[in-house]
Formats: sequence, C-alpha cells, structure tokens
Amino acid sequence: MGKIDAKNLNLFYGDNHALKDVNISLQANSISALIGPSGCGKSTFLKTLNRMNDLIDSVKITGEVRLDGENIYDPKVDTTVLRKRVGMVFQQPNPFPMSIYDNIAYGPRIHGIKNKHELDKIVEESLRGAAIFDEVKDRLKKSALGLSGGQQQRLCIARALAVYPEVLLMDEPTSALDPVSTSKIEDLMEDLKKNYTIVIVTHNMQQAARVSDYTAFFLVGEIVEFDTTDNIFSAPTDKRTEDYISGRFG
Ligand SMILES: Nc1ncnc2c1ncn2[C@@H]1O[C@H](COP(=O)(O)OP(=O)(O)OP(=O)(O)O)[C@@H](O)[C@H]1O
Repeated sequence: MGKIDAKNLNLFYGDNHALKDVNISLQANSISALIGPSGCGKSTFLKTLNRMNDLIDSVKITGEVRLDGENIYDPKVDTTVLRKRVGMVFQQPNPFPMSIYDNIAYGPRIHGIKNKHELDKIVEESLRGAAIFDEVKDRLKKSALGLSGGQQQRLCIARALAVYPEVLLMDEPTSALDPVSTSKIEDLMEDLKKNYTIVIVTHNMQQAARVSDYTAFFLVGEIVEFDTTDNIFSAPTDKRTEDYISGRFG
C-alpha cells in the first residue's frame, strides 16, 4: 500500500473522459513526477488527490483514491480536513494580499489556533521549513506582495506547511520562476520529502529527472508507464514513453 493509491479512477468533464482507469500507488517520503504532453490529464489527476475537482459542476468521478488506505471519495469524508492533510501549491505564486505573517497564520487560524505565541512558532517553523525565514524575518508585518516571484512561491509552500499536511501537491511550481529560484525550490523539495509525500506536475523533463524518485507518464488520460525515475529515463518499457522523453513528440 502506498501513501496514496488510485484504483480504477475515471474522471469525466461532461462527455470528456479525461482520466481513464488510472491505477497508481504513490509512496510516502518520496517525490513522484507526473509528465506528459499538454492536455493529457496531469493536473486533473493531481487535483483528484485532494478533491479540488469537486468544485467543478460537470465533473463525474468513478473509482477510488485511498489516502492511508481510506477512500477520500467516501461521502463521509470532510473535504476541509482532507485538504489540510493534502496541501497544494500552484503554478503562479498566489500569496494573499496581506502581510507575510498573516499569509502563514491564515490556515492555522481557520483551524482554530488563536494563541499568539503558538502562531508565532508555527509561522517561524513554516518559513524555516520552506527555506525563506532568513530572507523575511525582519519584514514579517510587510505585505507578501512585495516579495519576488521566487520568494512568493516559497511563501506559498510555507503557507501550505503551516497546517501540518502529510502530502504536498505541486502543479508546475517553478514554471513561472527564474533558474535561481527554480533551483532553490528543487533543493527545498529534496529536503521536504523527508517529512512529506510530494507529487509534482512538471513540463520540464530535466526537472523530473533531477528531483523525482518516481515518474508517471500520462497520455490522453491514461498512465502509459509508472516506474522509478531512473527506469523511466534510462530504460522505459513502452515505446511511447521513450518517444516522449527523447523529445520525439509533445
Ligand atoms: N475545468 C475543466 N472543465 C472542462 N474540461 C477540462 C477542465 N480542466 C481540464 N479539462 C480538460 O481535461 C483534459 C485534461 O486537462 P489537464 O489540464 O488535466 O491536462 P494537463 O496534462 O495538466 O495539461 P497541461 O500540461 O497543458 O497543463 C483536457 O482535455 C482539458 O481540456
């Protein structure tokens, strides 16, 4: 059993069958990369892992996604609790228009933490966890919108960490960033996987090869191949995987 197991997972946007019988087991304390051409269902699959697709009216989902063995699509599941356990970082850094401190304290406050001392501790721990504390410690009360793009993205990672998640979903987290910020986030991911299960969508093959332990290759809604990143990049078993990673299509 993995930290997350998808079983016969299908997703339809109206008539569009966007995920076709996806079966995959994602291991704890590892980074799994989702790769594949545009429109093949990577983001859709990522969003099924914390039920973000529930927010779209036309969506129909069959099959299961198990988190620690329990189906997150069971009607009894509280999606607020689920999304606390399975946090998400988006492509564009999206800090709230408030102070750096309040960005991080936002989630914990919603979950009922009011004590200032406790919040101070969470804010510092989360910023340290996202390797940005030293850069912002003297301006915690200043607006988060004054940070650079790379700093904003690390702030968003810190914000995700502040509610003590178990899984971090990252949808192309570095595609809007310069190479230096990208490299900082990649180093950070390596560090974070000691404590979290990370799933990342990336268009960047080099990034998938650099940071991930496992790679899933998606094509028109199906997983063609899922294996260790070493195997996917050095000895793929499916010709379509080989063609994609060698740049013959996509
Ligand atoms: N909100 C939505 N409503 C309807 N169809 C959608 C929606 N989001 C995605 N789709 C469709 O589902 C399919 C998969 O899209 P998805 O965004 O998951 O692909 P992707 O692999 O992440 O693509 P990209 O690499 O371009 O981000 C596409 O056909 C897309 O048009």
